[in-house]
Amino acid sequence: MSWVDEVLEKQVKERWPWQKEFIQAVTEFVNAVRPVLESDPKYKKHAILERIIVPERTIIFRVTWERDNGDIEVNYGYRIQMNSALGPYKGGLRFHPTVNLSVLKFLAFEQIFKNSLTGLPLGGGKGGSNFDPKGKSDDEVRRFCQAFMTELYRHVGSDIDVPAGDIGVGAREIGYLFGQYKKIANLHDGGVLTGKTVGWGGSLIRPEATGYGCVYFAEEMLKTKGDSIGGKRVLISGSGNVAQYAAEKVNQLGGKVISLSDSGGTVIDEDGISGEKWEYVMELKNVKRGRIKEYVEKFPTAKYYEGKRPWGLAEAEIAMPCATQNELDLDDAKALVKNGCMVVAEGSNMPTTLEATDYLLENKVLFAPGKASNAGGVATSGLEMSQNSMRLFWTKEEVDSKLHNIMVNIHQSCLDAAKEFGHPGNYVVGANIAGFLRVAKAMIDQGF
Ligand SMILES: NC(=O)C1=CN([C@@H]2O[C@H](COP(=O)(O)OP(=O)(O)OC[C@H]3O[C@@H](n4cnc5c(N)ncnc54)[C@H](O)[C@@H]3O)[C@@H](O)[C@H]2O)C=CC1
Ligand SMILES: O=C(O)CCC(=O)C(=O)O
Repeated sequence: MSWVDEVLEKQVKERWPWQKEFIQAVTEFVNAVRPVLESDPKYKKHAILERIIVPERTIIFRVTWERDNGDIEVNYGYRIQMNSALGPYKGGLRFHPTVNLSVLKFLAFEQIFKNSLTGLPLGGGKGGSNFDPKGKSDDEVRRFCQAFMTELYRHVGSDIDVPAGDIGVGAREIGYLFGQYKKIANLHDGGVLTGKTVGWGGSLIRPEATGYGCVYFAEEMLKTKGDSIGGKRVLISGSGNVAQYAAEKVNQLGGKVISLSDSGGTVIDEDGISGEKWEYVMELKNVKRGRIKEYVEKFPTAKYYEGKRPWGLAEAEIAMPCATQNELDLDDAKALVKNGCMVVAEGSNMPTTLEATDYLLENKVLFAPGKASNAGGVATSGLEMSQNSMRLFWTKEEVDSKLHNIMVNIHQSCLDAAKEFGHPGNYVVGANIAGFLRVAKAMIDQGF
């Protein structure tokens, strides 16, 4: 067994057998960067692989808060400070009942390489709680956020660790978290969180950035084949922040959005989800906080499929998973290929299983791993941090053009690295290697 496999087997799989998502993320990474690790003895000498898979710090804490009816609830809070070689820890907070150490470690691990790919000075981190915001009142969410920050505040700061949103954490939660930080730290540290509301430190285009960035990346992939998104049918999963703005950008570029979904099921609208239909989804999800199945009550020509994912429900040239991890498995990949899919661009983190990824690659689908194609969100968080430090604001056009440039550069870095290491056109290999090289160099430069 090579030393690389020994690390994967002994220090990841045998040590953390229950951490399935973390094992999956490290396995994808190790398989992609193996040629780099094995070709230069410095990586073994400096124990880069052994170090990069262990968080620099893991913080786990109790979050106690009160329901509207006076009941006391207890949740787990976490922050994984994974790697600070390139800058302060940076990555979102996820509030969802499925949150545990495995999920957050995989997300924090992905974040290291994603943040590296942006070219910005950002380390990798992730955090969150098993708190479920679904069905909670605004007051309950506020009390939870205040209780969460009452512990987290001692571990974050604009030059230490800068959380942002993820599943279940949007502008409302970031506002409550920021308010509590400011109060108990007695410090208006404008850059302690990103994803803030525009008007008190937030950046224009941050809400749009992950979805827009993912579509910009897909457009770059299509360009390599002399093609574009215009006129293409696009299946999108999810109906939250990333899905909403991926859908908007697809529409702006002349594509047709055929589906949106949530954990209850999928809506298929053969006429396309744009204009007033897209506006309806924005109101439904961001204001009413309703379920996607309500869409078909308003637009009865669309169909709702309870408990189904979008992938086998309609033909499409492009698929953009934008909901959660492992939401596209081997059967889904087969259905996509059968139905003529030529591009899969991941908006969510690790939505495609390892088997499904292999199948898509074998079938010559242009496949963009999330650490490259969804990096626009954290990149624009980086731009928000720059604006906060300079105490000024860039226009929408300025931020969007910087975001676009960053996505074009990430796309090119992936292509270059894939070609250099013998896998031309393989964005999984390219993204992992390009992301890894910058972090590994910083780790070696900084000693251990
Ligand atoms: N918000 C951001 O800037 C970034 C988010 N991401 C990733 O994008 C994905 C979506 O995040 P957001 O849109 O921010 O969250 P969100 O909370 O706004 O939306 C999440 C969406 O996923 C759906 N969903 C959640 N669990 C599901 C399940 N088990 N089955 C089916 N659908 C499910 C929800 O119903 C919702 O439509 C996540 O994987 C997140 O890590 C990645 C990069 C940046
Ligand atoms: O903007 C950020 O810092 C977080 C984005 C994020 O959580 C992600 O890239 O998965």
